[in-house]
Amino acid sequence: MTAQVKPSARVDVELGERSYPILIGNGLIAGAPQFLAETLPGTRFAIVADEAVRAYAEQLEAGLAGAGLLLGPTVYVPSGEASKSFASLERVTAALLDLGVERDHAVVALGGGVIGDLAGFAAATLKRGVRVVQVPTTLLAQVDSSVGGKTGIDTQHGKNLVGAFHQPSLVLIDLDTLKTLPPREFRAGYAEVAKYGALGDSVFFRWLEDNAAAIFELDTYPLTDAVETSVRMKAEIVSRDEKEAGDRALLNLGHTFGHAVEAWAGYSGDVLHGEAVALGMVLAARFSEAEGFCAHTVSRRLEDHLAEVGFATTFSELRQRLGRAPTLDELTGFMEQDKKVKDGKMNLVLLSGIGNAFVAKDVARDKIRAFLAAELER
Ligand SMILES: NC(=O)c1ccc[n+]([C@@H]2O[C@H](COP(=O)([O-])OP(=O)(O)OC[C@H]3O[C@@H](n4cnc5c(N)ncnc54)[C@H](O)[C@@H]3O)[C@@H](O)[C@H]2O)c1
Ligand SMILES: O=C(O)C(=O)C[C@@H](O)[C@H](O)[C@H](O)COP(=O)(O)O
Ligand SMILES: [Zn+2]
Repeated sequence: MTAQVKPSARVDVELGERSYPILIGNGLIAGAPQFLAETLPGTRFAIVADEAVRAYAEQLEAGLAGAGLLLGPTVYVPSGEASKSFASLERVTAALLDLGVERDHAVVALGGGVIGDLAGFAAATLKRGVRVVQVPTTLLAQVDSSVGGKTGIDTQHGKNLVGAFHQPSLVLIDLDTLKTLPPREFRAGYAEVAKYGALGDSVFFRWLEDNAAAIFELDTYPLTDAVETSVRMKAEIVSRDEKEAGDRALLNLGHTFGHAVEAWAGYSGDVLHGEAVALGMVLAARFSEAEGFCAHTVSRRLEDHLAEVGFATTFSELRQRLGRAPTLDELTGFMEQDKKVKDGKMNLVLLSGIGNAFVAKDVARDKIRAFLAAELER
């Protein structure tokens, strides 16, 4: 018998026959058997989980087993970005095949963005596609990676270079899981929350400036609100532009610079995705200012807010924290692999104001190099 649990909010991603609900609330893992059975009736589930969330995995496993919905023991994946690799994909795929996954079964991805991206990609390719349910347990995964269907792994050439669009059938956001998340990881997730304000909602950004301290304290009201507002914005953008033909690229604010920093750092945990995105957003804002697209007050405000919550916002701070920093050629080399490069032209998400991002097409490489050279000296 599973507990009756009610979500406090529901957001829908509208994609025709691939539409799905995102349920947000406290204690939702306890209600997972009910939500899964309602969303995918008659299906059985295989769990892929981060080793660090074993307690939640055991709870989920027991609930699904009790309801007769479990395929077999949880497939555990080592924590950290290094697991978004071909080797992990092979291991997870083999383990799912060992469990006897069939086309009509579904994979449950339980963990942060690493597990969501990896297990989501395994599901996308296994038997040419089985369904996936995302149960995100980091702030980053709750506000961003569990929604929208981008799945994939990293390669030596750069971030997320092998993957597929594979929308989940359900996203189950249990805010209680954030209680065990290390503070550094919580902050990394906050970068993507701030991103939504910066790219498309100045009122939300202002609210974040006023409420960040309470959000970091896991105060129920502002935390729930921050997650719900973020998810609503992402769901709305994805519903409009599932495969990034247009507006979805705005969700990449800070990522062209950020992914380059992350790839340079080598997926070792020295620079977390959110930390790289925070620095990347400041660089995008400062480049926007240098190019005359926005006033100094815009980049200053973004930098001040991200610095206030503890992010490194300059390469010199990165150098101080890590004892090393990328070279200009390393950064620009990784930037060439960005998926927004089209016909060899570099496209960047820039800001004309807080809450106003746009895609700048065919940005001259010499301008980017000159800007980054100065930033590396700053
Ligand atoms: N698909 C997308 O749209 C999308 C969007 C944003 C980011 N991403 C990807 O997401 C990844 C980053 O995700 P992340 O920040 O969640 O990192 P992550 O998955 O590595 O999780 C962060 C850390 O927290 C631990 N952890 C997870 N949940 C926990 C919990 N509840 N309690 C205690 N520890 C917990 C993990 O073991 C890990 O050490 C990157 O690979 C990034 O590229 C994808
Ligand atoms: O969902 C999206 O679209 C995003 O760009 C969200 C990003 O936060 C996320 O990091 C995404 O994985 C980046 O995708 P990529 O296509 O630049 O690899
Ligand atoms: Zn991101």
